[in-house]
Amino acid sequence: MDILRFITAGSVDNGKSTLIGRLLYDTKNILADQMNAIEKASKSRNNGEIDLALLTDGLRSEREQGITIDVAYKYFQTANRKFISIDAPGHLQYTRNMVTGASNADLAIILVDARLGVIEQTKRHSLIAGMLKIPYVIVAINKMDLVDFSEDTFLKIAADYRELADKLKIENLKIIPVSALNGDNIVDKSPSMPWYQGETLLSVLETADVHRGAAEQGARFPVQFVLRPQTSELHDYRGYAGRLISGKLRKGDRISALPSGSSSVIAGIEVYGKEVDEIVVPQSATILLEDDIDISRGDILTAGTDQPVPTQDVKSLICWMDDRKELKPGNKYLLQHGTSRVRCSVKQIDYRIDINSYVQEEGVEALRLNDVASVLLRTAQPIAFDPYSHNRANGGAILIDETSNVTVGACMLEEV
Ligand SMILES: Nc1nc2c(ncn2[C@@H]2O[C@H](COP(=O)(O)OP(=O)(O)OP(=O)(O)O)[C@@H](O)[C@H]2O)c(=O)[nH]1
Repeated sequence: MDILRFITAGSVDNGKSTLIGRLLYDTKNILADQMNAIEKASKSRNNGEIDLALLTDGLRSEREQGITIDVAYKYFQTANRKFISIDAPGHLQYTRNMVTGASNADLAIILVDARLGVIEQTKRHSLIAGMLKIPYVIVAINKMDLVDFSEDTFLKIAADYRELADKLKIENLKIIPVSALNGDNIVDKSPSMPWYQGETLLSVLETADVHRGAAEQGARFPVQFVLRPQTSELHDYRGYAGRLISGKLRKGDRISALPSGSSSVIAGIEVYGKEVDEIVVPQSATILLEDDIDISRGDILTAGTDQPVPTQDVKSLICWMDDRKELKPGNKYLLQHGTSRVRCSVKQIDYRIDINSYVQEEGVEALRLNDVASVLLRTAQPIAFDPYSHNRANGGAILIDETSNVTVGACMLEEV
């Protein structure tokens, strides 16, 4: 069954936890013992009314103690699809978690409080969703019960949002009026909003076509390990293990190994020890080649006509995620792209994007937490990437602080 990964984003208290709880509850994905625990906890805290946000609260308390995770995952399924929900906390300083969670999301649900409409945080999350090219965006206008299920309020917010979406070139967009608390338009159509003729949230989640194109792109296979058994009968065996991040590979295909550019032909493909003729994204496999060429971890096997040209000059949109240190020209980092890690230095900051107007500001000297900017990097070795706008999987990268080993930036690479 096909899997949809979606992220929920919105300001504090917009109702993300309640919305996910409602989805799980109405799709019967809550186990009986979980339900008992929630009922008990609700009784003591909420005058007996069931508080669906408690479903994700276990994860939240961990987060408040600052011990485990900053992005929480939940798994559920319906008859039509499996889902992985990625919860990014709404506080401003957590924008970076949205970036981390969203970089491989198929769809984003952006929550808007019907009483507040489009606010700065909505704009920030939408900018990131647009930048990360999340294929599909649902704007859930929540707490409709608190604005008397007013159609006018909905239309006004929807019009404001559409203006934003046009600027950000968000293409697949659905705007849905909901009440997460009561379950209106989440799984079932709302009897309180007969004026809304569109789909429910679950129906969009089940049918959104988000996988288009990934298999039609050029093949990209970052090498994770080189397998070279020491036994004498396998002494010629040399396999390259990894995961195909875009396109297809077939036995007999001519491939290039980048960044060196050496070329060979696929002699065999193994998946879990069995020979297969073809793999498609996102399968993991071991590739065998006809020629013994020099390939190591971090290299990428590519096929197809539109090949990346390895380069050391890299332009990138960066979302800066370090709350302690600024990004400045001259600073050095590690750039992790696929399975390769190379040193790089910051050449210059071209411009920063203003969150409210989306205007490009020039002459910026440093980036602070949550800044989004276009930056020029110079890497110590060439890397073979595709522009993020053509290939999300091979166009994304992260910046790592060498001394602390912390991820400090999310990068969307562009051609210089
Ligand atoms: N009236 C009404 N209240 C809602 C609705 N959805 C959520 N709430 C309430 O809003 C409050 C915040 O909801 P949460 O689900 O905890 O919000 P959140 O976005 O997950 O909050 P953070 O995780 O802290 O960012 C709770 O008191 C909910 O009961 C709704 O549709 N209608």
